[in-house]
Amino acid sequence: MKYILDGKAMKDADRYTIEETGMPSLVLMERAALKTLEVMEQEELDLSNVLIVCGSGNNGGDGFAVARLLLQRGKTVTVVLAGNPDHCTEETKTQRKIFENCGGITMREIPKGDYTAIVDALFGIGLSREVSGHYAQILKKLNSMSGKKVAVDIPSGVSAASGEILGTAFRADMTVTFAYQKAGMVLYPGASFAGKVFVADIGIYLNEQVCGQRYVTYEKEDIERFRPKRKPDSNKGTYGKILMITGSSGMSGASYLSAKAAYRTGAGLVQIFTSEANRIILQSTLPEAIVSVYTDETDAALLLKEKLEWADIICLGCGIGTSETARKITDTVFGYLSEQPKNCVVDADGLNLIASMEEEKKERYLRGAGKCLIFTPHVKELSRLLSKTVEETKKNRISLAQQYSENYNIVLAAKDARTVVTGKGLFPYLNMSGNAAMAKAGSGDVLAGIITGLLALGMDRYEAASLGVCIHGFAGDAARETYGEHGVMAEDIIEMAASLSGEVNWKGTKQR
Ligand SMILES: NC(=O)C1=CN([C@@H]2O[C@H](COP(=O)(O)OP(=O)(O)OC[C@H]3O[C@@H](n4cnc5c(N)ncnc54)[C@H](O)[C@@H]3O)[C@@H](O)[C@H]2O)[C@@H](O)CC1
Ligand SMILES: [K+]
Repeated sequence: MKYILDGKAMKDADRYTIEETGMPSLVLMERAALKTLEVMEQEELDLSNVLIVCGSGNNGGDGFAVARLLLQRGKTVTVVLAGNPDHCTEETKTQRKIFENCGGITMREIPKGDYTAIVDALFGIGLSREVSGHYAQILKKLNSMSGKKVAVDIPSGVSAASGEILGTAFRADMTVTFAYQKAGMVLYPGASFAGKVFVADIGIYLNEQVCGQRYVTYEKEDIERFRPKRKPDSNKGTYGKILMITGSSGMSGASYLSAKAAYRTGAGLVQIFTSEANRIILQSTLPEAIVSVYTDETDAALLLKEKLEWADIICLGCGIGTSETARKITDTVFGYLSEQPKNCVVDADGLNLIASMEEEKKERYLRGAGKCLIFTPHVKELSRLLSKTVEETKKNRISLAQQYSENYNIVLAAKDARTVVTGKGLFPYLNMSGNAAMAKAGSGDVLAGIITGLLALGMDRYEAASLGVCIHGFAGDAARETYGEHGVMAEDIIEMAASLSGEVNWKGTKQR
């Protein structure tokens, strides 16, 4: 498990380390420079003729320190101070002086030439507004030059908080970032400007009461660490009775994928409640599942009540469509959960149907059932839940998801290239696994199934959603390795997720 910070939280960690623990700022800067150089050497960059562009803030100070270290190693270094020399921080002034005392020369304009490597030390986490004018010109020029591009701490022009490009940004091949990853180099589009990211420990640590935004993220090894172990004396009932209210006529695939994903994640018993049209196909493709059906003539809502009583955990929505029957089903489920809370994952049209309910009823349902719900909306579904435009939702996805969770106590997995999981009073989980090969029909059904399966293993809602998103992404990464960028199918993610979960390793042999 790791933390990811925005610029404000990182500044607070700097401040805490310097002011409260007494670690001198220049010591941190020296370590930052040494680590940057170490990574450049490790990555076998040609350092024979390096251009370093420094700003007047402490990011520029890091740049001067790297320049001096290169100089001391006998390399040719061209240093340009792009910021106003009078506005330099004390640390940057000191670093400039040391660099010049070692024989370095500080230029004010970028001299023409072919550089083997270009180091961006213009702005770091102190970037506070759009990059324009002289600075924008410099970044554009650097981007157009050949030579490997290295960003110090964060590519200049990328917002450390949101990953937005503030005007223009440095397009790095690699970024050496200090202490913690910044959200801006994880979230898009910033992530695609950062290149390969190296996190360097320079001795800055978080104060528990840190201000700003702090995210949690899981790495691959966390899957084994956090996923509950199976009890030796367990039976199928130990892992919950899952009711999956999924599929509709012509949409058996959503039922199949979500139920199979729940089983492969570890669920003991899965019952699918779906349209009569899906009975035969589901019984033949997934004989492990109990299949209960409604027909056009039966009252689906009435049948459903009995199933809801039976269930410990519910998953609603994958492939149910927005028919009148689906509407009645959704109404029944939310009505039931408001009275009798049972953990429930709501996905796809289940979300669209709750979003389209009449306000008073929706509010009553969300307030009544909020504490047992996990919603898994993509941006469009989230925009419907929030009654906002897709653009607005996309731009403020994380803060809107947080507000929604705070308001209703619902756990939200707000899906995107970087899915975020929010829960009331909790640090948001920011997911780093996954790739574009997963942008395929059925991938969301698989995620809903995995999260439901983790609930069945006894995880709480926020943990199940976070670990589920993490497993889903890593499984997608493994599937891409096997089937390539374009060839991944949703079902491959299920198989890979099962292997990831520790039952078998990548080659399919037993680990334990
Ligand atoms: N002692 C410390 O605090 C340490 C800081 N470190 C480095 O210092 C960086 C943070 O330093 P600072 O807080 O000084 O901030 P920056 O170096 O990121 O730059 C802030 C400066 O740029 C100006 N500025 C911001 N946005 C601008 C824009 N769009 N156009 C023109 N000027 C703009 C600000 O007014 C300020 O003068 C980190 O990213 C890291 O690289 C590291 O050396 C580790 C230790
Ligand atoms: K930078």
